[in-house]
Parts: sequence; structure tokens; C-alpha cells
Amino acid sequence: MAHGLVPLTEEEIQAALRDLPGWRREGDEITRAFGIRYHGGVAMIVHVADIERLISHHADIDLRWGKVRFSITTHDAGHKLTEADFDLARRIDAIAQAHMAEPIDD
Ligand SMILES: C[C@H](O)[C@H](O)[C@H]1CNC2=NC(N)=NC(=O)C2=N1
Repeated sequence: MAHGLVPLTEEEIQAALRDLPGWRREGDEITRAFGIRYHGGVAMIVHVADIERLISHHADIDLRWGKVRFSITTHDAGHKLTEADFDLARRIDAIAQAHMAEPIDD
């Protein structure tokens, strides 16, 4: 099993979340929403999708009027959280910043 696909322990998950303010845990997923205008959200999603293709890891993406939500888990690890999920979350944060998406508590 590749390193990124090993389920993290509870302690590892808590430590990773402490380093990723804005992301919250929902069961075996991590999730974060950003405020962004609809068409800007589309552009941001395309950028995220390009990176996802490069790293072979994909978020579930929910685009609404004025906001976009990313939810991440590792399907190949039985829908558990792995380092690959936190790696993608960090990349999404960087892309969100580049698109001037607003951190929102939602
Ligand atoms: C073969 C390919 O790399 C895998 O199916 C990848 C694709 N993207 C993925 N994305 C996510 N989030 N979890 C996975 O297990 C996963 N597996």
C-alpha cells in the first residue's frame, strides 16, 4: 500500500487538522468551504482538477451560488483519512488563496 493510502491514526488525524485551520472533520472526511462568485468558483475548480489529475487524488466538490465546498477522503483506503487527503487539502488552500476565495465558516 502506498504511503499516502495508509489510514491515519486518530492522533495523526488530530495533529494534521491542527495544521490546517479552516478544515473540519466530518466522519471519515475532511471538508472546507470558500466564498467565491459562481464563475470564479468554476475557474478555481478547473485549477483544482488539474492538480488532482497530477497527484491522482480527487475531492468531492459542491459548487453553489457564492460558495464552493471540497470534501476529501481516500476511497482506495476504504473511505478512510490518509496523508493524501491532507496533502490535497493543503493544495486546495493554496489554490483558493490564488483565486482570492474567501475563507468561510460553513
Ligand atoms: C487509480 C487512481 O489513482 C485511484 O483510483 C485514485 C484516484 N483518485 C482518488 N481520489 C480519492 N479521493 N481517493 C482515492 O482513493 C482515489 N484513488
